[in-house]
Amino acid sequence: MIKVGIVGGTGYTGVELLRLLAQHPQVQLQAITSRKEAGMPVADMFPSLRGRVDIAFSAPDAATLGACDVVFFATPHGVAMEQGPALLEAGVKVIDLAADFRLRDPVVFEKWYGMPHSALALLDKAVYGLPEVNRDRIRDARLIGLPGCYPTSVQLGFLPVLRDGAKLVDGTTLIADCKSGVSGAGRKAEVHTLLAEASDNFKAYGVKGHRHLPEIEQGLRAIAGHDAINLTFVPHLVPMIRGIHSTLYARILPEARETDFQALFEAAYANEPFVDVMPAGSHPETRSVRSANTVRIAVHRPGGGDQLVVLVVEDNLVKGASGQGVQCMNLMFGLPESTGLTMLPVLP
Ligand SMILES: NC(=O)C1=CN([C@@H]2O[C@H](COP(=O)(O)OP(=O)(O)OC[C@H]3O[C@@H](n4cnc5c(N)ncnc54)[C@H](OP(=O)(O)O)[C@@H]3O)[C@@H](O)[C@H]2O)C=CC1
Ligand SMILES: CC(=O)N[C@@H](CCC(=O)OP(=O)(O)O)C(=O)O
Repeated sequence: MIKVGIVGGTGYTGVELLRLLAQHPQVQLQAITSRKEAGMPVADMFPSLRGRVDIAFSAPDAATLGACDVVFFATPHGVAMEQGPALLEAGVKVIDLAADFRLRDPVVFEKWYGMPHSALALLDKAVYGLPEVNRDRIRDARLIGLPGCYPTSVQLGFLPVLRDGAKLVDGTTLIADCKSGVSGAGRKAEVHTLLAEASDNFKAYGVKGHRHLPEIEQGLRAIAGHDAINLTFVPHLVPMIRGIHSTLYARILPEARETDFQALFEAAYANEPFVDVMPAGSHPETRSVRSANTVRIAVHRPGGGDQLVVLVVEDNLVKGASGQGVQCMNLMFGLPESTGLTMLPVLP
């Protein structure tokens, strides 16, 4: 059994990790931390876990966490880079759900996250936890920086048309028009996620600049193998709880007009357990992936013209965070990639 610790068990990604790991056949939950709730049985806070998780929250303690095989950080940005290095030295593998190990350049990290990076020596060793791009490196990794929720959907949607320098679309005029449910903002109390603010309402935010923009551009440049990538990224908050819908736009290059994009996407993801390319003309719904680790993609070319439109749906808490973390853990421990992740979406 893999001994697992979770730092930050009371947030939405923390409890989603608990839901997934409590059902994982190869996992033993060893430590679940909360400084505020230390001593409280986990199932008292989350009755959904009664009878399945029988330990209490504990304060983050180096000795307890150091006895785990892997520790997930479901904490705000900046925590894993402080507490992760000692665990790595103790031989523990670390998977960070926050942004500490996503960006390669510490100057870019400081600009967008407002704090200097305190574990510079680890930046080269960290692997970006997107299995569809980095599967082999994840298998050998000891430190994973998991992608953000929007970046997972946008990178998987553009991957087939950009991979390995493909000359299919203009990479300098890409657009990602993305909508997220409010659980993406986390469990902490904030005015903009109050029921009376977020329900029956719809708005864009972060148009001037969102911290996921540099992460997505870094990822798309790595996928393309060149730097001629520019993205306009506009996130929106929609009145639902879980789910991201990303509508992606790319201009098809004149020399690629004859390309069968449906066939291209189907081939790119034919062997991917968690990416479903839907039949031509589909309109994927967020509820078709709710609580599952699946991303569904539909490829459109309105009027048969030069505009490619790719629709991507994802559950921000599963493939956008905790499920992707478990997928990486499976790879890191030599398990079949889908172990503990075969659940179907929940309807309605
Ligand atoms: N929500 C989403 O859809 C996604 C979130 N993420 C990222 O996942 C991370 C977790 O987000 P979310 O689940 O929303 O929860 P929160 O950001 O609300 O995290 C709260 C958890 O972290 C613990 N914590 C806070 N500060 C510290 C600290 N200094 N040391 C130890 N523990 C600490 C808290 O417990 P306590 O204070 O009691 O110790 C609590 O359990 C964030 O970085 C977020 O950006 C990534 C992808 C998607
Ligand atoms: C709806 C909403 O507020 N979403 C969050 C993104 C959630 C996410 O992926 O978080 P991290 O990159 O912080 O890990 C936001 O836009 O800030």
